[in-house]
Amino acid sequence: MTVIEEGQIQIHTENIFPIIKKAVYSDHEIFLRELVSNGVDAISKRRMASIAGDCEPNEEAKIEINIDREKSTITFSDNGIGMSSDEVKKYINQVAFSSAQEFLQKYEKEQEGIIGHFGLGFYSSFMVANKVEIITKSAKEGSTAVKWSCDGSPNFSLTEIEREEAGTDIILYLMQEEIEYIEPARIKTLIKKYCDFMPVDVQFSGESINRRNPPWRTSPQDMQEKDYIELYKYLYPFQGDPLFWIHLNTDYPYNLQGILFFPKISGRADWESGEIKLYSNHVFVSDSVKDVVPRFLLPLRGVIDSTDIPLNVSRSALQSNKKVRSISNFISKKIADKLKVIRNDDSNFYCQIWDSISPFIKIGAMEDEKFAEQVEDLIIFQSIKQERLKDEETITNSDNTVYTIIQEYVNRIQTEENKKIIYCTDEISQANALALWKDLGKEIIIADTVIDSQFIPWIESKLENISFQRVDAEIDEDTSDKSPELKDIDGESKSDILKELIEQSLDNKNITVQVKSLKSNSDVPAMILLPEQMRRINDMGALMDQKLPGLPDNHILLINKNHPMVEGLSKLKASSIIVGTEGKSQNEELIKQIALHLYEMACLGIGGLDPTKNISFQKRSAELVGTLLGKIV
Ligand SMILES: Nc1ncnc2c1ncn2[C@@H]1O[C@H](COP(=O)(O)OP(=O)(O)OP(=O)(O)O)[C@@H](O)[C@H]1O
Repeated sequence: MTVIEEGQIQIHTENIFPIIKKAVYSDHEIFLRELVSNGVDAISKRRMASIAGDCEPNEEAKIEINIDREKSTITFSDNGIGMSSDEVKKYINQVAFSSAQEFLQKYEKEQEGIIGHFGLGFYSSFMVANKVEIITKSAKEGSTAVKWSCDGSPNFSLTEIEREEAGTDIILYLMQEEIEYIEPARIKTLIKKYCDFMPVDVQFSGESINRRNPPWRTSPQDMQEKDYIELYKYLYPFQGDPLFWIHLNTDYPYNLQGILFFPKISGRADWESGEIKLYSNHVFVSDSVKDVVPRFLLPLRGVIDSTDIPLNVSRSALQSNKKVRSISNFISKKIADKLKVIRNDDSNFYCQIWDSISPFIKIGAMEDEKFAEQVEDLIIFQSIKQERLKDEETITNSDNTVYTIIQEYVNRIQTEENKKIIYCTDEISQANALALWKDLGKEIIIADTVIDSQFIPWIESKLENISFQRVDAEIDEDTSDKSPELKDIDGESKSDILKELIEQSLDNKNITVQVKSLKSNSDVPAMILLPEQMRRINDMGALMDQKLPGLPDNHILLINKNHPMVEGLSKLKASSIIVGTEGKSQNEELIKQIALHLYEMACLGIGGLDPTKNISFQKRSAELVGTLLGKIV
């Protein structure tokens, strides 16, 4: 193979310059963040250099922003290290050349956070300005000041100029279409947004705007509860108090500081982009930490500040990598640890906050196996049982509500033949079925959060030989009286007759009629049962359509043979048939109406009557009472 030529790729400044100006950063407003960050870096560098005796320290470090409406200029002034003409040539005239690396190597001992490192930020000023001037004087002794000027073409001029103090002024001549940035309110908002926690005083027209001192950089030992709450309210006004928080502070294997708050979740939580604010070296970077924290923690709030999160040139977009993944694992672990502490130290408080935190934990466990192991003993369910459970197996909060973890429930049913965990997802619509299990002395857990429709099958898949059954799925042998029934001369029992007559009255093949004598809870004449697997499929379908699950077409109508109303119905059937004027038995019609009434009452009990059925139910009830009263009179 003949090598024709080897060499260096050429870049034509005229072509690449517009790309750097416009395309590297997506959002024009970030020019302010970049220029203030450069000022902060210059001030940090002056501090480091002065400690090493290489220059005079500044009196009082500050960055000032001023506007001149007539000239349409914004000026950023800092009293940092400044630049000599050689440094301007080196770091400004050479695009993508940052001094950060060199500087930190030189002052290795005093190394501290330098924001810039790509050598591009300054050029973001050309997104809003058609001309930029730099007036700068190096803080090193004997330096002369220089003025650099560029009109947005690749041509610049560099001249000597008079200037007393060391430091830098960057003057932006705003383009007509970017004139909004001259408005004081706009500038102040941008300072608050990007520079609020920067370590240097940022002033606009002489007024200090930023808050500085980020509390997450303070040692947790020096922070009090009120400091955390104050920060939360500052970052998220009008949101009430947080439930609790974790203070993240680590240097190894990556540098990360932050405070994450568990908010009181009311209504819909933000599971999409989240509200945690991402900072890099005190500089606000993004409102979305989607790629840094695991999805299940997105509804958390607070701040993550890390120089080790690899941001691309525009800072806002993250490059997902191994480090980010391990940061994400670190955060999950810290949260699990904090929850363990609360669970052990203040179980009453743990029970109180459980409703708010359970969606995070359940989703987290389903999505992340490692997290699932960490929170295994932290997932609790309210437990209902007539007889008091042992204290060491449960947690009881101050209002005597008992909670259990699933493993303890499993341990308690080990000796039972049918190892079933009975659960209830709605204490109102499942009240009758729930009462039946309660009367039997069975332990029932309450799984009434939206996520439970997915979480219950998930835990079930993790347990061996244990199944979950909703209270209204089926009525066990234990709940009904199995004493043999007397049959009539045709060999039919009372149950068979009732079943037949109700089936005929309902005339709906999707409804399976079961007749049983319930041992307890004889207040209920009929109940709707939804077999477990069929109901789960129905629930999943509703979830996918983002609807609330309705009554599935196929369901069971359980008739309680012991109930006086059902007994009355049997008697009515057995009584002599009186044929009315239309040649139809009056009682036959009445039986049909009572059977339908029984069914609709059962539907009403589970909240399953749609508006039309609800009206016809009321109409039928009134008619029925009227007919029956008519019979008495
Ligand atoms: N206000 C300033 N005072 C002193 N030096 C400055 C100032 N602004 C820029 N510089 C010098 O110019 C260099 C290039 O600045 P630029 O903003 O383009 O990149 P950076 O800050 O190094 O990196 P990044 O692109 O990540 O912001 C800086 O490294 C610094 O040496």
